[in-house]
Amino acid sequence: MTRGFVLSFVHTQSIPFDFLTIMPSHVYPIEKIVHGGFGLSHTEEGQVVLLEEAISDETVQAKIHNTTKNLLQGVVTKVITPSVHRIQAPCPHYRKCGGCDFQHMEYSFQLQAKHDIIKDLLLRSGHPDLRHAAALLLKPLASPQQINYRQRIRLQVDDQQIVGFHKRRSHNCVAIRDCLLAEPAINNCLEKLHQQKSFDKLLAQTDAVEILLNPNSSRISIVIHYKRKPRPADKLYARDLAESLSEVEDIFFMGNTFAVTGHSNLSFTLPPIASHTEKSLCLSWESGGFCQVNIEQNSTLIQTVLDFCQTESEDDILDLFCGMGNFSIPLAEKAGTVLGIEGQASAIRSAKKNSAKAHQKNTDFIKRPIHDACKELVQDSRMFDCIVLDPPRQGVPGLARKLGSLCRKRMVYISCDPATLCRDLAELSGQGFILKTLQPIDMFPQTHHIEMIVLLEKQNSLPGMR
Ligand SMILES: C[S@@+](CC[C@H](N)C(=O)[O-])C[C@H]1O[C@@H](n2cnc3c(N)ncnc32)[C@H](O)[C@@H]1O
Repeated sequence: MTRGFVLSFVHTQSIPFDFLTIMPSHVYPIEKIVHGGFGLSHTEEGQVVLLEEAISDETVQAKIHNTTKNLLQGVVTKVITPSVHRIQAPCPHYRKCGGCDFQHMEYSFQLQAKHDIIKDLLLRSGHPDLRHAAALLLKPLASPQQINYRQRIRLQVDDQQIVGFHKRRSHNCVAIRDCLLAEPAINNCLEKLHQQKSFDKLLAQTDAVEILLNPNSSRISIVIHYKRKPRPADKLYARDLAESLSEVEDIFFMGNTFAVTGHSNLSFTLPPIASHTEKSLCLSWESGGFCQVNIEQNSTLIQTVLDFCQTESEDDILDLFCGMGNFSIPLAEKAGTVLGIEGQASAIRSAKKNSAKAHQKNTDFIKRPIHDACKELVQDSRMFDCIVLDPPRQGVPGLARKLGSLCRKRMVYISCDPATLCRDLAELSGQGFILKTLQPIDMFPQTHHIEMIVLLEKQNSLPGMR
């Protein structure tokens, strides 16, 4: 399809009469879906066009909301030639709400799109080892649940005291009482919260409300992110809420200007992983701490990480960004030793408890910023057979050299941002790591977000040689 103009009728209310009858609208042929979930097109002048809600091979019209010299950004307003993979988005908040930007694609195509986005990043990286790795990219592992999979949601409260998710490119919220991605018990609780006067009373000082479902007890914890330290009256409203809603276990306040007012422990049970242990493991964490949101798919994540680690009974393992021990505890069932490092105190508390509950004697958990910890481990000439690395979105810029010194056999890198992952993989390949397998795993259906598990093997001869 050539690029050009078509004629389309427009709404009469908002357009001056001279423009009324017919107005030219640009048609964008979508070449592919790229990082961030955008449909890519080009103008005749060669500018890049990134469009929300577009699918590869479609032709669309769009509203452009941001223009720079080389880039136009916008959103589809009309699909001229729809993709066969386009479906009616299931959520009534689609388009208004800033989340769930892949809802208009059938699920199998969402997985294909995620695969293609990563492949595109690898091929365009300009790094020979990453281009080579595009051939090693596996198909994404589908999530068992495609909706209602989130064990927690965090709703924002805007200046108008609307409770919901941010609208696209806005700090205002679209009101949400039923989120497509949340577990049904969370949506039930949210609906009931809105019926409580005490909830209204708290909203004026509230920035955000987190609703967490405890997978093992099926009870709910609520964390209220408060603008100021809660006063006795605020605590009374919270207590009233907790007493009115039978499913609510606890309500806490959290804020930038004061310490958390309490916490509850949430937990899930990980079924036995045959290659590592015959026993189920119970993993707990504190409300306010990190846990993967898609608990069912987390089991597949853990299984894949364990498979990639290829642990032997004498192996020393370093788990960086270990959280509450999501990987450390199952790994310690088979490894010689596991050292977990993490920056959040509550996560380290939980990891220690989880290990003790599993009667493990071969673990150690340290609260420390990762870059500082790695520097100290290198100074102490420590080495590990396997390193597990699960950083936040920013990845680990500047850490490759230290990781090269610390690693003896292999590294398993779990990433939630394929762009920072590619940057880090390029650095790691200069430190003697060879890319072996790249496994996408879908932790976030209906969104463009991608989780990747990458196996790298350490070549102990000349760094950078394949
Ligand atoms: C993506 S989570 C992974 C947690 C864990 N591996 C899991 O699967 O549950 C990243 C973790 O890194 C921790 N973190 C973030 N930045 C850090 C830093 N600079 N130093 C140490 N820990 C950090 C966060 O507290 C969080 O627990």
